[in-house]
Amino acid sequence: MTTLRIAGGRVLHPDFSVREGDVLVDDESGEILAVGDVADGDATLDAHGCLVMPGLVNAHCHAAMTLLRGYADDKPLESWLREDVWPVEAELTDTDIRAGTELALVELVKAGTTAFADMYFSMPEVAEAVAESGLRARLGHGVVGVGKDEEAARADHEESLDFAREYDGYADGRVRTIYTPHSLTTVDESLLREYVPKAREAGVPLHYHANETRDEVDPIVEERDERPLEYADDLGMVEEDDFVAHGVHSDAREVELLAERGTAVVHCPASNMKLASGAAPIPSYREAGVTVALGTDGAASNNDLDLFDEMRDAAMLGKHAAGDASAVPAEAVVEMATAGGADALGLDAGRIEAGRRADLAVVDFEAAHLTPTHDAVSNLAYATRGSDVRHTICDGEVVMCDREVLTLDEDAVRERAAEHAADLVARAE
Ligand SMILES: CSC[C@H]1O[C@@H](n2cnc3c(O)ncnc32)[C@H](O)[C@@H]1O
Ligand SMILES: [Zn+2]
Repeated sequence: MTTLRIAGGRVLHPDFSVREGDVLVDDESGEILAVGDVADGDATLDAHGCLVMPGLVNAHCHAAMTLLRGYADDKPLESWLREDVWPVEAELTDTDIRAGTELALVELVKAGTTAFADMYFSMPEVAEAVAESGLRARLGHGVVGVGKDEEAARADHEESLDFAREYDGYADGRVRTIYTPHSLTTVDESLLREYVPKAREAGVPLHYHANETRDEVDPIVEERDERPLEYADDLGMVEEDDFVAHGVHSDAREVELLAERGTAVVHCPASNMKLASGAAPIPSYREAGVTVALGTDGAASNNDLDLFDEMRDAAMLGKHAAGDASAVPAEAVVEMATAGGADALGLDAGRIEAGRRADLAVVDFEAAHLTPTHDAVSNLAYATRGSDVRHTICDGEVVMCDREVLTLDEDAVRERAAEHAADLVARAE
């Protein structure tokens, strides 16, 4: 066993108290060994002036959409997808997706994110990029039925399940998988009835977009006379370990259903504001006991992958929507970005305590915009930026040290992504 001591900082504990102390990590097993007054390590990572916090969890992303950052803005979801995003995505190649995913991974590491959930295409490429980066992920091949005949739609489901079965546990267990139908309106009911049980047999959780916009909810209610998540429940899609993205337009019955089933919701406040989708009822979810995580969604609807931004957005939007400054407080959004995300993705992480995975972010608090520190949790929720993260550690491995990404070549990744983005857009014209 070799150990790493993260020394000289203050530690954010699971009860949100902040105390001076070190964190001792086994960098072979990737486990936290001790917190507080710990033994010397074989190596030391300096954390003076810093706050050591759980690595952030981005629970809903389309990583390779970094290539489409700024490509199409200022439209609502439906026309944005149909007029801009899906036509250009039809031109994507495996190497484009690899380049865009690597760019996302650099961005995630640099902002202290240690785990993310991704729904996209060319997922073996995404899995390899994740393996290389040292991060942790829940990955799923996204299934969309729009514009496909039955044979092609069926092949899409098969690809999603094949990927999920083959890659679960990849990269020393850092990659886990999910079965990812895109949404309840873009995937055919009869194929969901056929393939959801197969995902259950394979023991793979489900992740899909749900109740994101009124335009998506209203036709389901009109056609079926039931709420979208009741329809999903009828299809067996609301189970423990599943997690849905957005949940903006859920009513009280749906909130209760998610709480009963133990299905988590991933709140994506920036995407919901940018596409003008609405404000998710976060206080209702939390009061009902639903696990709430945070996600950026893709970089094309955000337009970055900085979960510190997302925490701030979640708090601000929550207060604004409720007309109540005490709604969605600082502690709630820090919990969503750490323990909530880890729970949604089924990871033994998100809390700094012995025995948990050593997924950590070390945030430099010696900055003008973080001075003074009356309340470290307040600073994290309202004032910290991704660029304040000094070190990122995942599974006990230091993946960024003093802002240098150690697992990926940042400059090369940026150059390659910019080239792929330009070629992609030229092909789509
Ligand atoms: C089938 S892979 C994922 C698919 O989802 C698209 N997408 C990106 N952002 C959103 C969003 O906010 N709601 C619904 N779908 C979204 C992405 O472009 C891919 O086509
Ligand atoms: Zn999405």
